[in-house]
Amino acid sequence: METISENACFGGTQGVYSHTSASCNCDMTFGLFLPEEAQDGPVPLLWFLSGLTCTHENAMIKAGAQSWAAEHGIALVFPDTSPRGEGVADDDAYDLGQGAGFYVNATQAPWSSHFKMWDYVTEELPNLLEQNFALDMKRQAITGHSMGGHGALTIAMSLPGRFRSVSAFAPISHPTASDWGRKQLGAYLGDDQSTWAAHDSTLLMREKGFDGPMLVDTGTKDQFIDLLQPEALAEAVNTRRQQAVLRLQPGYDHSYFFIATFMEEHIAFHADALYA
Ligand SMILES: N[C@@H](CCC(=O)N[C@@H](CSC=O)C(=O)NCC(=O)O)C(=O)O
Repeated sequence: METISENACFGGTQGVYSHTSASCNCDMTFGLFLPEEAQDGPVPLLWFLSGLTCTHENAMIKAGAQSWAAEHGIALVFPDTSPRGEGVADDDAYDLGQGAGFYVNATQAPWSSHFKMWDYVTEELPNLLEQNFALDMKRQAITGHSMGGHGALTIAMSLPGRFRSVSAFAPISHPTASDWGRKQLGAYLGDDQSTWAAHDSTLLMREKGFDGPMLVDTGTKDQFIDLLQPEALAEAVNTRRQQAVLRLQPGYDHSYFFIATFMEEHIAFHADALYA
């Protein structure tokens, strides 16, 4: 693992690190904020999965998360959203290929040789973090934005016991029924739509739900709201009687201004679960 940068931040350290990823078969970069408390022992960890076109950097510099994480003594990890590099397949469209990994393991050419973001985020990166930093991996929570909200919800529901709480900002909630989903799941997983269901939070909510608290915010003026389909997830939450708070925030759009506005509440929500 190589240290790219480390900066003092709200009493802790904001680091950026790169490493050779076996899952993605390329070098991967991630951001990690460690609060001051990490100097004395392992601290709980909150994952932030980012959306389309993002690298590890967008949320790290725009979400305003570090101050609230420092207040609660929680570490934050900001993974990249896809494999990258010259030898890695890409597409001209912003919503496929590099910057658009969709948190799945691709099985189809030309994507399958690098696009293993599910394995990267659920296995390889957690192991690397545990081995190299003062993190209490028994106390993890997960959140994300848009494509990353989709990743947070699907990963949390698929790995019972791993995360104590899940939240999302404007998640893609029903990708098997959305143009933000059908295109990517088809490209990465192929035409057999039965393989897509494991990556749809509305379908996972209908099937199994999440064994902990859930918080989801979406703005009423989100320019992508028809692609996100918050109403599909809400209906599934209702039917399952899942413990959840789903909010439509009046006037907010899809941007990081929206995320930064509600970050304090999301981190306090996760802190309640991580310190219970
Ligand atoms: N370029 C596209 C839209 C890209 C976009 O809005 N990306 C969002 C995530 S969308 C869902 O995953 C984002 O987080 N962008 C980075 C940022 O820093 O804002 C278009 O123009 O339509």
